[in-house]
Amino acid sequence: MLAVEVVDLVKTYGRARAVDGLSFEVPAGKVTALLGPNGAGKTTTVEICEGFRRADAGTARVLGADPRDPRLRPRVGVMLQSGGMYPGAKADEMLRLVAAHHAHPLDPDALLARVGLVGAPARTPFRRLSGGQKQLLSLAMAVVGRPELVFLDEPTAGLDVRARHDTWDLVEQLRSAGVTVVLTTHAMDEAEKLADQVVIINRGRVVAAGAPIELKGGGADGELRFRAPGRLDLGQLLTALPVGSRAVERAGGHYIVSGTVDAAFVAAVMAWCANNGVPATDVRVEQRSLEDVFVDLTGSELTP
Ligand SMILES: Nc1ncnc2c1ncn2[C@@H]1O[C@H](COP(=O)(O)OP(=O)(O)OP(=O)(O)O)[C@@H](O)[C@H]1O
Repeated sequence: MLAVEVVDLVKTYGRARAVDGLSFEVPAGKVTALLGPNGAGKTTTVEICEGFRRADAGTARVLGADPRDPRLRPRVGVMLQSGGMYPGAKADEMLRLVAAHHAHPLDPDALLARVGLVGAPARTPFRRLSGGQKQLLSLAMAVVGRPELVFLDEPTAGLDVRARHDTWDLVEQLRSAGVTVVLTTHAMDEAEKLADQVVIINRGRVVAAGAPIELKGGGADGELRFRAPGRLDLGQLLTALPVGSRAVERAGGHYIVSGTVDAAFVAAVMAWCANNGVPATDVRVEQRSLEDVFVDLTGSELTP
């Protein structure tokens, strides 16, 4: 079951192609992260899926319907990067107002407490809330109607550590309740922690998609590095390691052995060195991160 299906989407602003033939699928009941640097086209894509913008070409289907179909409104929750608020309304009034438009809303007070907007912030006019508090209120407004699908545009940008973790907890709870979540982020740890599926976007195109573990190369997600004098027989080393392992020598006697780097892998490399009289030094293990994947795919850093 697909909650969102985007095929060959194109959106041009003047001469710039913000979205340039972008396709991806969002499975129902899962958390999908659209990950990419500033200006990659994430917000534009999400706003087309939310029905706020029209694509120049390609299609987006949301819960089987056109994103502009008004019947989707009660079924889809939207957290915008900004806007959509009455500046003078208090946080709790805003949330109650949105809740009143839904048949079976969550309890607004309990939800405010869950996102940490209790006491004075709940009674503060929207325009006087801090940036982080505004975001937490937007998040609450996106989920108060018990939607089937939620779009969260950079839900944790600018939040402090506590609010960030509260937001992550809320996303986990949504997933447990069977809600489909699509979020945009340029935070690697966020995508890695929350997402069942990550869609990496760069310059308006999908450059890779899959579960974080798949993107990082399945099980082969680590490197063991060490230094040793002389030229080692790496072919012989590989015979001591699981099939699929790789080993390279870099200048200055640096060796990189990659594969499923678990305790047995490290033990096998060290045992081979000991048995062959190789005095390995500077031994360290590094896990391949989503950032490594991104740099490999695009040749540029994800963090601006
Ligand atoms: N209304 C607009 N008019 C002109 N250009 C726009 C408009 N909206 C977005 N763009 C441009 O389209 C490109 C993609 O923007 P978009 O906001 O979709 O990226 P993003 O991946 O969400 O970035 P960020 O992480 O910074 O929010 C950017 O170069 C942006 O400047």
